[in-house]
Amino acid sequence: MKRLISANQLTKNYKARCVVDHINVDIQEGEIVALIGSNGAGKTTTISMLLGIIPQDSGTIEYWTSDYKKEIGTQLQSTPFFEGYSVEDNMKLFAAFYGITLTNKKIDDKLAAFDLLHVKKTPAIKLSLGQQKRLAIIVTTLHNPKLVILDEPSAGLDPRGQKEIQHIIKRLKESGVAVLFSSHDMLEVMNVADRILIMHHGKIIANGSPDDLIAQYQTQNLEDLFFELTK
Ligand SMILES: Nc1ncnc2c1ncn2[C@@H]1O[C@H](COP(=O)(O)OP(=O)(O)OP(=O)(O)O)[C@@H](O)[C@H]1O
Repeated sequence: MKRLISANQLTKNYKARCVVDHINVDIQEGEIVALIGSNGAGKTTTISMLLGIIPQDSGTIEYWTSDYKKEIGTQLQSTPFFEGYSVEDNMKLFAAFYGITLTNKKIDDKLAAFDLLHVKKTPAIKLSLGQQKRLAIIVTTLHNPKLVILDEPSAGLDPRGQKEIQHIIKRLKESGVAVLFSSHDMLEVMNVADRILIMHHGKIIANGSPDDLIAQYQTQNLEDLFFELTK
């Protein structure tokens, strides 16, 4: 398997406070990696550094491609849809950023696959939260990225909405896309992740498949493991 990202000893300080502390992160082609940790653990800061949105203070990040910003799909905690524009027009505008022209068929196919065809003409900002999250994943995958990074993609969703996001993440993997996502939902992580990274006070304190880590630490489930390691 090809390595897409390899971050080595990545560190970020805010004033005198170290919020990401010499972490190593690697993501392989086609795998689903969950980044979990309590509020303030450093997940979003880590994601922002991997995306080149904020610079690290020390450490290195290697990417599989020199043009990684164009080849990674991103959904941060909220996606700024264009106000007053329909779902369809938002898709066209986001596609234009990537230099892609969408055919009507491609738009309809994408929307149908994400159960959004019936809201094609609705202003994007009027969609329900679950619909907006699905649309956000559509717009971030229009350019067929090899890696998608999602910051808490199911936050605030009801159980059905959460299931839909899990299903979408699995579908991305089936189509060969690697996914790095952050989450607070252990069931969701258990359902979809091949590997988890547990962050605590800026450090990665566990890295492995959920089943292997549960066996290694002899806990009942992922939630118990998380509480055990982050107490
Ligand atoms: N721009 C900033 N200036 C100062 N401190 C910051 C800044 N951004 C983040 N922090 C601090 O860095 C720490 C890590 O924040 P981060 O958002 O990465 O955590 P997180 O794990 O994503 O949390 P959550 O689960 O709540 O989203 C927090 O203590 C936060 O207050």
